[in-house]
Amino acid sequence: MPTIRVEAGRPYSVHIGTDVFGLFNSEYKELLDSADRIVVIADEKVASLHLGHLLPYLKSYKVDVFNVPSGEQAKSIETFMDCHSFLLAAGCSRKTLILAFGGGATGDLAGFVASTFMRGIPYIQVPTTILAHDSAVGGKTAINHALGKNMIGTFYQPEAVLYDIQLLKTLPDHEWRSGMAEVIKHAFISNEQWLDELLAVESFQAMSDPELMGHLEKGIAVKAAIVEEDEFENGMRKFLNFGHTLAHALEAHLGYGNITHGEAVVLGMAYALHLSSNDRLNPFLEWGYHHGYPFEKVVEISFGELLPYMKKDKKASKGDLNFVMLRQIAQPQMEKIEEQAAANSYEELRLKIGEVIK
Ligand SMILES: O=C(O)C(=O)C[C@@H](O)[C@H](O)[C@H](O)COP(=O)(O)O
Repeated sequence: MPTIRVEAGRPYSVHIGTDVFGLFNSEYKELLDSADRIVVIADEKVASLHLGHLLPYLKSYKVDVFNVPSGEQAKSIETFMDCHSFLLAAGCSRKTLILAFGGGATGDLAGFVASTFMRGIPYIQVPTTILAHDSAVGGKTAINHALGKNMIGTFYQPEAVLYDIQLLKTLPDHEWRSGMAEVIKHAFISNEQWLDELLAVESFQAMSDPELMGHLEKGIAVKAAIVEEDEFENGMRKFLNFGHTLAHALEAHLGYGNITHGEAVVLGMAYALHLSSNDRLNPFLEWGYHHGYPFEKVVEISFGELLPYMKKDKKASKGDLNFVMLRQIAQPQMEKIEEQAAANSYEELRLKIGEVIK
């Protein structure tokens, strides 16, 4: 079974495969045995589809399941408080272990709950989406604020990541699009040959298991290497934010959950490529149209509507606009862009997209 070690703070492993839950009863038995109870914080939709697959592996333990709203709706202060209320009412302690069972949003929320309950209890990420190959690794936890995405959160590494790719089979189209966005982001910032392979993928769902697993493994390896170098995002970890400045602004402006994170990231990467005068923009737009990414949002939404959010981005300082630029594939760099230049580039991209949509 492919396993990637992440040496960030306390080292942990990311296991990818089709029979990973068996590890609860072998490699992670000691951890589970040491817990007074296990609380599964689960995306309600994922719970109805896949809890039956997970729970048999936990049958010798005291397990509670707490369902949270599906997707980005889970990353609210209300749901965060509901989780804490549940843990307190159930009599959880510092010896309780949390399992985050769902996509990126569930993992971000459950990780944040784990990092704050009684000042921190252990948790395991059990991602169920392609997008979560990214979010489950690296220890970023968060909930959203109306004024900005992931504005309230911590860095708090999981004990392990158990990624069962069998669970990906039931994902709807928009989840494939969302997840493959973060996969191609990892390729953009690290490896031109891999990027070409991804740009040639005709259908995400038609990928074979080994092909999909290969891409996920590569993405996780890129992420793990960066997180190991810069766990707390003082430098190169910012490169993982390629495309995210615009993406987070779109998500906040449209209302969380009204565009998937990865779909917004594709629009954001197109913008960053345009800002960087990168000649991969055209093939990337073609790839994006082919797979159905919602580029029309860029035409519908003005730069002025997104600007206040971009100025509050976590990479910004003193109200400057800072973007991860990609003048050369695999050579990301942070740059401050003047507001007028950013606005002009956005308008040019809108025109370019508008012509193709016509
Ligand atoms: O792990 C990171 O670092 C990333 O930036 C990964 C991003 O793809 C991910 O969407 C992350 O949640 C964004 O975090 P944020 O700190 O920019 O809110």
